Amino acid sequence: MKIAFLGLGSMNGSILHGLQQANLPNTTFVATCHSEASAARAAETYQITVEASGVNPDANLAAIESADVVLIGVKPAQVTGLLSEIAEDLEPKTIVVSVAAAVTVAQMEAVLKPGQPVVRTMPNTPTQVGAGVIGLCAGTNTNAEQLKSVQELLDQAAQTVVVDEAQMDALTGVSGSGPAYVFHFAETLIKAGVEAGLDEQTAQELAIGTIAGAAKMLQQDNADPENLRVAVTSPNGTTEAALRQLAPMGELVEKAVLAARDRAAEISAELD
Ligand SMILES: NC(=O)c1ccc[n+]([C@@H]2O[C@H](COP(=O)([O-])OP(=O)(O)OC[C@H]3O[C@@H](n4cnc5c(N)ncnc54)[C@H](O)[C@@H]3O)[C@@H](O)[C@H]2O)c1
Ligand code: PRO
Repeated sequence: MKIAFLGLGSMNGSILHGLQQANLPNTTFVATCHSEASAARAAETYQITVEASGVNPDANLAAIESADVVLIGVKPAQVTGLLSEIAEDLEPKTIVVSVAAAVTVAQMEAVLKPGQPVVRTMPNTPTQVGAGVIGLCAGTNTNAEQLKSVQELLDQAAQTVVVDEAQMDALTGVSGSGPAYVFHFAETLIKAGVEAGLDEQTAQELAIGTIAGAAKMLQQDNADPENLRVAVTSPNGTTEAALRQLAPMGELVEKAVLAARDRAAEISAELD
């Protein structure tokens, strides 16, 4: 199997790393970046051939030759331009998989040859450490077997969830952008720990250990976030006092997810 990564930046790199860890038999990886410097950096990191499209204008065409899967990892505004560049040379069997936020199946199919199979995905950065979540949906020319083959491939790098395209922006608001919410919470917990009297290093150690431990408990079989919260909260105790202050958080998180979802829809409209 040949897998081409066009735009081997942070997200595509995380997926490549996951696939490399899986030691897939008979699998070849090739990739491109824009600048010579980023291609050299990526080649060093992943120990594969990475060509620079900014130096070699045929780099993307060479990478897609005979590829089974082409993963598009450029910024949303660059996706259709890149697809237009490769459209005529893609083989009919090649499945085009995009990781870009907000770029719709229709926008991709509009610049590809009729019938080209497309899969739209939304990964997240914990894929870098083997703990990612990837949402995916099929394009209109993608049959169940092709979708399954992409899902099975991505399963090697992350946990996958198939959704309807209509849910993709909501999924982006939860899991695509979600790691940033958790990192932001970690930053504020550390700051609050320092404010409460801890030194910075101790606050960081405690905050990160607590978030990692809580995440591990959430991943246990039959874990229920509400039950886990109740088990920490003694009547009239310290947690209850803290949670009273966090009451507005529910509404804020909902607002955040809806803002991310709506921004994705807005970006899609801007790209039309
Ligand atoms: N970073 C995230 O958390 C995240 C999560 C989910 C999805 N995404 C999506 O992933 C995509 C890439 O984001 P990123 O954060 O990895 O960005 P990035 O800047 O790290 O990577 C983009 C890569 O594309 C390359 N590139 C640009 N033009 C090119 C061209 N014409 N040919 C070949 N390579 C080219 C650049 O050299 C760079 O390596 C975006 O569409 C984004 O919406 C990102
Ligand atoms: N990062 C991209 C963004 O912020 C897409 C989800 C995560 O737009």
